Amino acid sequence: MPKLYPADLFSMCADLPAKRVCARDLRAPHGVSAARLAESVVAALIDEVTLSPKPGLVDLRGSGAHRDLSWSLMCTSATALQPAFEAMARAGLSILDDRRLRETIGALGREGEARMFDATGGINTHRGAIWALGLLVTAAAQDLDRLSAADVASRAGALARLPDRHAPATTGNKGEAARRTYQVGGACGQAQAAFPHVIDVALPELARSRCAGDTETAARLNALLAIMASLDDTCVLARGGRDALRTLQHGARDTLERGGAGSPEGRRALKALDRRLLDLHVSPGGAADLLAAALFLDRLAGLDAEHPAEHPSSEND
Ligand SMILES: CC(C)(COP(=O)(O)OP(=O)(O)OC[C@H]1O[C@@H](n2cnc3c(N)ncnc32)[C@H](O[C@H]2O[C@H](COP(=O)(O)OP(=O)(O)OP(=O)(O)O)[C@@H](O)[C@H]2O)[C@@H]1O)[C@@H](O)C(=O)NCCC(=O)NCCS
Ligand SMILES: Nc1ncnc2[nH]cnc12
Repeated sequence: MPKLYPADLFSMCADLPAKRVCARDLRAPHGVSAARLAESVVAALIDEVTLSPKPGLVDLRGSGAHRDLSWSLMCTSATALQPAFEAMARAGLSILDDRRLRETIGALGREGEARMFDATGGINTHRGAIWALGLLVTAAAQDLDRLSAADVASRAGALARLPDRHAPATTGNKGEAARRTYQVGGACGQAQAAFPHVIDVALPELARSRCAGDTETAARLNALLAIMASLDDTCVLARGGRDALRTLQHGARDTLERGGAGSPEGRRALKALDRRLLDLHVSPGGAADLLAAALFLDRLAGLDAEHPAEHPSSEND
């Protein structure tokens, strides 16, 4: 594929069926545009990296188990990805044929990765996030009348299961090698199963923790710990193998059992887990991406409530 530049991300969608674009634009009462969806994705990515203290991960305190990442680099990367997410949302609003949509967002996702590397000087900040949130923002745009987390994740899962004729047969990435070595589903499996760690794990824990009166920070940390407690995170497997993954999962479960981030004992366990991950030099980047996905879907529920559909059945496209 020829090299593309940001403006091309938009023009790739220029040949989309005009009727569909108009029909979606008529839904202005929603106030939910492609730009608004992409802004919500970027906000979720910034919320994720800013959340502190996260075990092993980049946060406001520092670089976690990374030498080349920082909070400001992650924010630069998230902001640079806004046009890519907006182009994916435009594609979701406009392309009726699901196979064509899958291939279009595949190209936009690969182009988004290239933009990420341009913005970060070649450092991998958000590859997994482009994948997960790219699918979710597209799926959200596909049906603005059904923006519940479960509906959006289900549409994203269906897209992830479709073939993309232009995807390289092999990525050569560490996650791919870890999937083969350890026989786990990784980022692809998570998406194809419609994001179970977001829908059945993170969002219920976020709601439970908020209801229990935890602060928003503690509720988000607990949602992250809940993901870590059972995810086969290929970032952890690639750097530290099965033993490191067991340490992470056990430590996250133990922290939640001790009351989670909202309790003094839980906070002590969280600190101990952070120290263990730093000693092992492992970083649960996959869990961080899925927390960002949960925070995006949580924001979407807010957008939906702010702008309820006024003419839900008047569309006939
Ligand atoms: C399908 C793709 C995701 C490609 O996947 P692939 O198999 O090639 O593997 P990776 O790219 O290595 O892994 C995918 C990233 O997904 C995150 N992740 C890991 N485990 C899971 C999981 N169980 N569930 C969900 N997500 C998971 C993770 O991303 C985060 O970590 C990255 C930092 O990783 P790290 O290893 O620390 O850093 P590196 O620099 O790579 O190594 P070090 O030297 O420092 O150790 C960071 O990016 C986080 O986001 C995994 O890295 C997908 O990319 C693809 O096919 N794309 C094509 C385009 C497309 O079709 N798009 C569709 C619409 S967007
Ligand atoms: N906060 C974070 N730290 C390290 N890797 C990440 N990948 C996505 N978010 C991350």
